[in-house]
Parts: sequence; structure tokens; C-alpha cells
Amino acid sequence: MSNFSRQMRLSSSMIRRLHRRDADLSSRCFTTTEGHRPTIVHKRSLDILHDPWFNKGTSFSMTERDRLDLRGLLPPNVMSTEQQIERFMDDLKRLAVNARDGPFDPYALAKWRILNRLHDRNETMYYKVLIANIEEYAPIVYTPTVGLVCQNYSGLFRRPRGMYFSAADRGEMMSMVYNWPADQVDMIVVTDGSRILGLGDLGVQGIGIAIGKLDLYVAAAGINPQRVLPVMIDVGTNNEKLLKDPLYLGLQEHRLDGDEYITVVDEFMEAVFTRWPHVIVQFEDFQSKWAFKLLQRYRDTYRMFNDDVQGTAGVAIAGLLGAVRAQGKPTIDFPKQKIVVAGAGSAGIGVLNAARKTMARMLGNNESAFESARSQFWVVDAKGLITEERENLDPDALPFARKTKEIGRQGLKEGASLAEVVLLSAIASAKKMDKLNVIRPLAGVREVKPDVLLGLSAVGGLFTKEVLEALKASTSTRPAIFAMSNPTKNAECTPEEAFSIVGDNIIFASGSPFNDVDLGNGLIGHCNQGNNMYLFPGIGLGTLLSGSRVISDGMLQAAAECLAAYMTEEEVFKGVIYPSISSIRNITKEVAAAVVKEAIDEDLAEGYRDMDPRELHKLSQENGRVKNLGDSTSNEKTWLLGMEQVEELATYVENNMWSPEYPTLVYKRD
Ligand SMILES: NC(=O)c1ccc[n+]([C@@H]2O[C@H](COP(=O)([O-])OP(=O)(O)OC[C@H]3O[C@@H](n4cnc5c(N)ncnc54)[C@H](O)[C@@H]3O)[C@@H](O)[C@H]2O)c1
Ligand SMILES: O=C(O)C[C@H](O)C(=O)O
Ligand SMILES: [Mg+2]
Repeated sequence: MSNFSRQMRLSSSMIRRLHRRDADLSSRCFTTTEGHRPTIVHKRSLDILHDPWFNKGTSFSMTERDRLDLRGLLPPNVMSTEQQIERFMDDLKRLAVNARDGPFDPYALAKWRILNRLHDRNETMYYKVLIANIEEYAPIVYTPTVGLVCQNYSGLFRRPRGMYFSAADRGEMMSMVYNWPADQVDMIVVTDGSRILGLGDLGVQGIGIAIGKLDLYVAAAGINPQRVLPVMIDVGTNNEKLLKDPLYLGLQEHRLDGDEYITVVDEFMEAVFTRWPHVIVQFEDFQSKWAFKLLQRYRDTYRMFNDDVQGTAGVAIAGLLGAVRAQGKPTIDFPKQKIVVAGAGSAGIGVLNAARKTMARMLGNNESAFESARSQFWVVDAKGLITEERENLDPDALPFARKTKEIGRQGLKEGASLAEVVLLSAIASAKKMDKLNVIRPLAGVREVKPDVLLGLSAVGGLFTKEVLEALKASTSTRPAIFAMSNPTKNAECTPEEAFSIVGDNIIFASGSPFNDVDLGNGLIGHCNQGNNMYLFPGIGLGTLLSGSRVISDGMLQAAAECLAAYMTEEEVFKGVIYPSISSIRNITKEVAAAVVKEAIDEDLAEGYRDMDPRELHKLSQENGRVKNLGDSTSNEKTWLLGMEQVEELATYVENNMWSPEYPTLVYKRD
């Protein structure tokens, strides 16, 4: 029996519940003076939802949803009209509240609503506005405002966007997927809402993040908006507030777990790849417990990747290499960097694995190189420093657990606080440097510190004054602070705090956008945005245009290298380690070209539309890219800055990017 047919067995209690609710609602809400006489409609599916005469939004009963091909096009919870009005009124009143995230924009949510209405009315115009003003509006349609949107989604929900596959749809997904009106879908971003940015479990409301990511796919990667599909897999929520909220739009059950959970996601994958065999699925904001498992489960069979694990890793590597260059050192000095990472979830572990691999490759790519690279990291999670003494240690974090022997020598212990680790890892690194006869000022232990402090903890303000003070005593010529957690209020520290406490000469990056800091005397403390938005659109586009069946480690590595090489020496020296978002379309084009090139080199490229693999191969031969990161003889020239342009491929990519222009329309009878 296939996975799919195994799931044909619906949860009967769930069905009974939904039908009971249907019956209640239809008797409550739709008895009019016209009695029960039905209205004949000549439309189905989205055409009904987009027609103000017939649309009932979340009030369509389950039987109507089935009859009118609406299943999956609405959040699963059927609402009464009273509930719909209550949601609307709550939202209307919320306008009076200063709805903002972070200190910047008190009108962020209002701007989102206006843009969203334009999105509903006229997609071409919406993307024209977004692309032309990407610096101003990316923070509205994407991080950080998208976090606020997800938190308030029940109130903000108007016209549905995307598809909802719920636990109650088990056994139905293969047919439901045909309710989506587009015959071609290139990109799906799917979430189960279990870890939305740093805001935790937001259940069905997490659909907002899939919508925001796909907005960037259209704006940055030029994916045709008619071929993107945001998806919410609603397997319930463990958010007690949402479970009790009568206006919540999702399934009000605790999350499915174990095999039950996996069979739902399996069925979804089977359904979408059956209807759209060439689609690419980006997994987004799954709690780490599932993020790694699902990635391992699907990555060799399907065209998929996990943005939080793999996209973030690439962006972090590019930034870490930028920080090395900003110190005036060659990138091959990266393996000497001492890095403290706060957060060992899907993002933190993704970054650690990629950084360790990159170091090991630079050191010769053998076992001792891997071992040596391991000792460059100190990892702190909610329970403090991770060591091999930790009980029930997550297997994904195990490779980074410090050894008992080492921590004894370093004066550290299992569970040591972040401030202790920042201070004491610095001492350890000083001792090692001493042994290596590297001259470092050792006047007092506080004089030495790690080179990098990187936060992916989702804990706002984690880099306290004490932690930053500890970092201040660094011997690094230019310590780097990556406060990568989102949204704004979850950032581990602000750039103001970092520059004012640690000093003007630091490198600073944050996941959400902050303004640069005026350091006085005409000096600017640059705030970089270290966000996976610089990579995921190019990874998706490159995969699409190469026609690769899978997304290999090499393709991800090529994307990261391309981003790292994007910045000039002059820029990194000024502390600018990531590009401006205003050039995101160009960056994405370059990243996509690098991904296509790698797919060709690995013999994975199967072509796209008229471009067959042979043609692609010819294009990539036009001018090759020197790629030498893994070479033990690599030096600055052959790695990174020796990366040649893949111009022909970049032109191929550019020619396949959609731009928002009105097409001429003509009418043709079916
Ligand atoms: N900038 C980016 O591009 C980017 C990309 C992915 C994730 N993120 C952000 O990173 C954060 C984490 O994402 P995730 O998927 O890894 O989440 P997660 O829930 O899987 O992991 C969070 C980790 O932080 C640890 N943690 C909690 N409290 C801590 C504390 N006081 N000190 C140290 N560690 C602590 C937890 O133990 C866990 O290991 C989120 O805020 C997310 O928005 C940013
Ligand atoms: O969504 C973002 O802004 C980045 C990242 O995917 C996150 O989960 O925080
Ligand atoms: Mg994410």
C-alpha cells in the first residue's frame, strides 16, 4: 500500500466534528427571507472567492467547499457570519493601537494593508511598486512586518491567498491540489507555522511568512507571480492562546506528532509533485525538531530545500568571510576565527555545519581538518554552553559539544552562561595562540576574546551589556557581531548597543533591518542585514533554470560563494559585508547563475523549457568560473576573488526573469 493510499483513511472524529459544525453554521447563518432556495452560480473555485456577490469567505461550509472546488483555498476553520464580523471589528479597532514592530515605523501594518489591497486588485502594479521601492517596502511585505502580520492574521485575513492542507484533509490532498487554478507552479513556499521567525508557534497564521517569501521570489528572482503558491500545512497548534481563541482560523487541536505528522507532510509532497512535477518546494519556519528530519527525508527525492537551515547557512558563511576580509585578512584565514554561536536550533546548527565544512575544506578537507575546525566553535543554547556532559543532547548539536577535557582546561563547564563563554573562550583562544607563538597582548584575560559572536537564539537582548563588555576585551582587530534573530525585537542586540559598548571598529549584522549608526565625527557604523533573503530567491531560480532534480550541497555552496564574492574590498573594509537590498534583483541573478553553473558541473542540470542540457553546458563553457574553495592549495586569488563572472549564464537567467509589465489582452471564447 502506498503512503498515499494509507492516508486515505480520514480521521473520522475530525470529519464528524467538521460536519457537525457545518450543520450548526448553515442553520445559524444562512436562513434568509428567501428561505433555503439555493442561488445558482456559474463559477467555481477562486472565481467565487474573488466575486463580492457570492463570496462568503471563511463562512463557506465544508459541503459547499467540496461542491464548489474551494477545499484547500480557505483556512480550515469554518466561521459563522457573527464570528466574521467580530474578527473584522476587532481588526478595525486595532487600528487605533500603535501596531508596530521595533522602534521605526508606527504605520508598518497600515502600509501592509494598503499594499495587500493593491496585491488583490492588480498584481502587475503591486510588483512594479515593490520592485521600484524595494528598500522601503521589503520591510513591510517581508521581515520584520510580516511577523506582525502573522501575529494578527485572524484580523487581517480578507481575500485568501495560497492553499491550506489540514490534518482534516488526509486522503484528499491528491484531488484538492487540483483546486488551485494554475496549471504551472514553479515555486511553493510551505510552512507548518510551528516557528514563525522568533515568534513561536502561530499555527495557521504562519501562511503570512510563505506569502512574504514568495513576494521576494517575484520581486527579486523574477518568478512569474501566476506560478507561485504559498502553502500552509495545518496540523494544529500548541499555542494555547490560539487554541482558545474563538476567532482563530486554523484547526483547534494540538499539533500532530510522530508518524501522524509525517504522513500528512508526505501526502502533501506526493500531491504537489504529482500535479507539478517540476515545482521547487521551499520549507520555511518549521520547528527544528522537524526541519532537519524532513530535509533528510525529502532532499534526495524532491526538488526542495530548507531556507532556515540551508539558506541561512549560506548567508552566514558569506558574512563570516566578509568579516575576515574586513579585518584585512585573506579569506583562507577563516579557520583561525573563534566563533561563539548562541542558538542551536535549525538556523544555528545549519550555520555551524556549513561553517565547519568551509573551514575544513580550507584546511585540506580531511579528518584532522574537520576535527580542527570543530574546536573553533563554542555553542550556547537555552541551557548554556553545550558540552559532551549534556544529558539528552540533541544529536544535531552533538558534533559541536565541547569535550570535557577541553572545557576543564578552559575553565568552562557544562551550561556556562553566554557571558562566561565569551570571556573564557577568549582566554582559551589566547592560550592556544600563545602555544602557537602567535603574538597577542595578554595583559589580563579580559584583553582577549572570540572574533565572532553570532546569535540565532530568537531571544531579544540576549547580547546584554555584560556579554558585549566581555567581547570588548578582544584581541581581534575587528570583532564581528551577528544579531541574526527576527523580527526586530528578537534581535540579540541593536547596532547602537553593539557600537556604543564594543566600539566603532566592529562589524555588525542583524537579521531584521536597522538604520546605520551615527558614530559622530562624520563616521558611520554600518548596519548590515544578514538575512537569508540574499540567497533563497537565487537558489530557487537557479534550480528552476538548471532543471536540476535535487538541490545539492554544491549548488548551495556556489550560492554562498557568489554572495561572498559580491562585495568589493573597499566595501568590506568599510564594514559593508552584505549588499544593499536595492540591488537584490542583480544579486539574485548572479546567485542563480552560480547555482545553474554548479548544477551543470555536477551533471545535474536537465534543462528548462527550450534550453536542453547540452545547450546549457555550452553556455557554461563560454566563460568558466574558477572554483577552488576546497583546494588545499587555494589562496585568496583562486578562492573567492578569483571567481570569474558566468556572464552567459547570467544573461540566460536575466532573460528568464519576469518583469511587471502589462501584457496586451485579447478575448478568446473557450
Ligand atoms: N537572519 C536570518 O536570515 C535568519 C534565518 C533563520 C532564522 N533566523 C532567526 O533565528 C532565530 C532562531 O531560529 P531557529 O529556527 O534556529 O529557532 P529554534 O527554535 O530552532 O532554535 C532556537 C535556539 O535558541 C536557543 N536559545 C533559546 N534561549 C536561549 C538563550 N537564552 N541563550 C542561548 N540560546 C538560546 C534554543 O535552545 C535553540 O537552540 C529566529 O529568531 C529566526 O527568526 C534568522
Ligand atoms: O524570514 C526571515 O526574515 C529570515 C528567516 O527565514 C527567519 O526565519 O527568520
Ligand atoms: Mg525562516
